[in-house]
Amino acid sequence: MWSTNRQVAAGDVVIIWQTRELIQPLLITPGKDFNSRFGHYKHVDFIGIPYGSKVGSRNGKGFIHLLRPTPELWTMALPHRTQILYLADIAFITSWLDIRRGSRVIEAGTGSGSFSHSVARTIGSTGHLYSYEFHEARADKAREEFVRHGIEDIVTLTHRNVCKDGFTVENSVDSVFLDLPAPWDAVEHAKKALRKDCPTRICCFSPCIEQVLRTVNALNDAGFTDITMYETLLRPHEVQHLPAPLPLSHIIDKLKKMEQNREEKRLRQIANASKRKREDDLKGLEADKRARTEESSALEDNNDQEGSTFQATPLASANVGFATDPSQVEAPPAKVNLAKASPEVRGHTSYLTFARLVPISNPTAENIEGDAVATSS
Ligand SMILES: C[S@@+](CC[C@H](N)C(=O)[O-])C[C@H]1O[C@@H](n2cnc3c(N)ncnc32)[C@H](O)[C@@H]1O
Repeated sequence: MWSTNRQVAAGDVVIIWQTRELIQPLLITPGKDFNSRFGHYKHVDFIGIPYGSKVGSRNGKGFIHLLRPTPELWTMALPHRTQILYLADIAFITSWLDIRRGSRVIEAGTGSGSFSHSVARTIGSTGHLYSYEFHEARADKAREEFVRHGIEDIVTLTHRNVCKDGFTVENSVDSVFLDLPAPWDAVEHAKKALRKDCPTRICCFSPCIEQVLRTVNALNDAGFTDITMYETLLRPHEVQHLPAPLPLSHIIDKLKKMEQNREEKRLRQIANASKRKREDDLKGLEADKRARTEESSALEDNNDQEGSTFQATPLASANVGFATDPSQVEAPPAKVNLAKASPEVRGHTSYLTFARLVPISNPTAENIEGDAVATSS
């Protein structure tokens, strides 16, 4: 499937990544040019360059990346001829249908081949994908791409109307995927194509709930069980590089420090007030003393005055209980990566209706008439 070379070669299909929104495939053809708003390039310039490289334009207007195709990149880059399946749905369907290496799978219709490429990679050369498309030009284009991408031995593409004419295989596939406007018309045909020696699975992809209901009825009528519907929605997470939130020890330490500063300030104010008061008192006493000395006789003893001198209490050095030891506090990381979920949920493409077909062991006359409940294997 696709090139496995390490370097780009003539004839390779390369994915040209310009921006997240501008990704396109390019068939490397010497003699041709590639022009975009990110500059001017010649295909020959790409030959021999390792896949994954960033390449500058000839006219210095920008750069592009040359990527080796994968089914995921192909889904992002392919030319749309129809609506296509995207990665979230493809992954979910592949998982629920239990598609794996060696699986034999039916898909209808082929459309733009988005699902086909993923399935081809999953099942590998030991599996097989039977793909059906009733629009002839689309079928031809998809077939051409399957050959160019080297999956023509894994995928058989048939041009036909599966609702009318059914599938080309019987009792042989492990799973069926229907992406059609009227899947209910293909349910009986799908049942014929599924193998009967083990439980098998089906998925129908429909954009509206009325179509889901018709499909569910058809699946019930055909004897499918475990009918379940899912919708795949995307909730993007944006990763931001933000300052790390402080650990709790830092917050506690900061609060203690603030409390300590407040207390020290309060004590300083008290001490200053006391000092001012003491100075004022002393000044008053001095004045008193001088006055009395002047007024009274020289015999008067002033011992009493000295004994009543105000004794200020030194308060400034009072100890408050919040000691801070910086060595005990772990240093916070400067920045962390945080994922922020977008409140908007995007991605409704369709509803996925799944069901199982469980083989009937010991068929009875009742079973053959289609009324019996299938037994689990
Ligand atoms: C939405 S597209 C499929 C897209 C495809 N799953 C992908 O991922 O690219 C549906 C395709 O089914 C085809 N189609 C519709 N009715 C069909 C039928 N009865 N038999 C075969 N193909 C049919 C249409 O022509 C169209 O190309």
